Amino acid sequence: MSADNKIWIFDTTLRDGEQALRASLSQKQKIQLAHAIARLNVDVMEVGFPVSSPGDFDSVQRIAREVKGPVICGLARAVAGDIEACGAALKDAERKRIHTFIATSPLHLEYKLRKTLQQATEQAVAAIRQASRYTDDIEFSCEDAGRTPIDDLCYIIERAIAAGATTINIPDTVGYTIPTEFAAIIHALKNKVPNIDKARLSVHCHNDLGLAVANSISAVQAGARQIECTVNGIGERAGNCSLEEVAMIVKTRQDVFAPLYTNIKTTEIYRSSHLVSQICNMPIQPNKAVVGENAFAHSSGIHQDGVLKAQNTYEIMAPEQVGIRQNELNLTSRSGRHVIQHRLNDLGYSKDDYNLDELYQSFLALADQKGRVFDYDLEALVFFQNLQEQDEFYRLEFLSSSTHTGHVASATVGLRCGDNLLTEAATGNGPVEAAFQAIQRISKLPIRMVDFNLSAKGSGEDALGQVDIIAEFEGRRFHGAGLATDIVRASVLAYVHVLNMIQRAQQVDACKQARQRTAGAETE
Ligand SMILES: CC(=O)SCCNC(=O)CCNC(=O)[C@H](O)C(C)(C)COP(=O)(O)OP(=O)(O)OC[C@H]1O[C@@H](n2cnc3c(N)ncnc32)[C@H](O)[C@@H]1OP(=O)(O)O
Ligand SMILES: CC(C)C(=O)C(=O)O
Repeated sequence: MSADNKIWIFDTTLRDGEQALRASLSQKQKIQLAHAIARLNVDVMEVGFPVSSPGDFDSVQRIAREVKGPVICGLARAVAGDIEACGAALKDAERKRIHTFIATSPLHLEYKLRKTLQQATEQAVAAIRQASRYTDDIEFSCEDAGRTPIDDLCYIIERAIAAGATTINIPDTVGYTIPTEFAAIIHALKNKVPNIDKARLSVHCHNDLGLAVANSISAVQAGARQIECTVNGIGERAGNCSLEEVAMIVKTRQDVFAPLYTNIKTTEIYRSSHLVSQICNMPIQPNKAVVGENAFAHSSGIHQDGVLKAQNTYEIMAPEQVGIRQNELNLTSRSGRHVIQHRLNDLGYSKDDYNLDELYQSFLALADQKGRVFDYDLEALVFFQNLQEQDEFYRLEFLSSSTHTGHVASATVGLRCGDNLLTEAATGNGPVEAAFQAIQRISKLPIRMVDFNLSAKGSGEDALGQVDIIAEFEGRRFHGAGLATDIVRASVLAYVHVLNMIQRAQQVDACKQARQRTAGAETE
């Protein structure tokens, strides 16, 4: 593949991405993320702004020493001290880049820098010359290029290249431009700057109007050959261009982009995305392209039927390409008969085990009631047909909990189990833990809590708390949900829901065993 056709991927998760966080990342977290980003096979990693704090200097220095593969880059203002710090922090990198920048838009020049374009240009040229003492890989950015007149951009870029810049980056710093405008800037620079071919043209787009990816892609079509981006698109304000989206656009639409390509190892996308989300404490929106929880989940019957017949009817990329094991076919009241039959087939049931039309009616009733229907619900429907949520074995009769600052919390729970009322009390670090301990004593089941998620439904003081828990019992996972104004009660309801699901699964198991015994007796 020709070098001219390669789109360089410049990851700035650890620099611009980190600017999104309320608290900056610890050195250990930065190093962990740096290794994950290197596994994506990015070409360049911008890993910090060394002059900004001793901690950031140390992180850049450690990453420069430890992380092999990509070019390691540090950011510096066009200021001598910044360049010196950057050069020192990157000293031990196998391959290093100094990225220096200065704002060029009239607004930034007048109010922020209080300089003329000529003065800013002289400062940039001096910074680039200074950087060349440390490396010959120097990137120069015209901050707020998206709002800079094209002739001003040409003026400073020509001089930056003459001073030794090998990459020229065009940032749409405030996410202001639209794709046609941004592509026109790249075209104009290629036509008007006489020495432009001596440098690689790069773009750095922000997402204030949701156009960061679209602008970056348009720029590539107009001749840019480096995209600056971050994992999950995190970054200052509304974030940056998302790495996983551009990588998958270029890969999926080779009919448009070939011979252009990126070197991203796309099968690492899901893992790195989830690591970034976890470490940065920034949940991924479920409908986020490529990596969101719903990106490969189909919930409606027509789509599910299509995907079962030919996956590409509703999937333009395969989940395995981005490191997701398989797609998901969620069972909801929008599902149809095909997916239910398919699911039951996977669970080991043959068509003779149930009447599809009857089962489908009871499935719809249940799905309307509870939203998502899980495998154990479906199996229970096969055996008990008219399964009602209110057929609860366990029912919460009463709950009282108390907590005092500095003391352990306590809770008393009463559960109605058939005709019996069972009561237990327990203590815990908080009222939820205390209540869960009490329920555990009642059920006597070795249940392991895998996930606990609390969200608010509605707003203001009367918002409802919804608790969703995933619990494991005898190697199977069960989902329980509880909704109440009081979050301790919502948690307890979710736990009781899990107990009822386990109870139902045990009934299904008993039915299955009885069926197997009968089948065995018939063949003897
Ligand atoms: C668009 C971007 O994302 S750029 C990167 C943004 N990231 C950051 O700002 C994080 C790291 N920043 C920092 O740690 C600090 O801001 C520092 C260490 C760089 C500077 O801190 P301070 O010296 O206290 O200055 P402060 O941040 O308040 O103001 C910025 C100064 O840099 C100047 N400046 C801003 N950009 C540049 C530039 N590219 N080149 C030269 N000077 C610049 C400003 O005009 C201002 O100078 P002034 O003090 O003469 O008015
Ligand atoms: C330093 C530059 C590239 C930047 O982050 C921006 O302009 O958004």
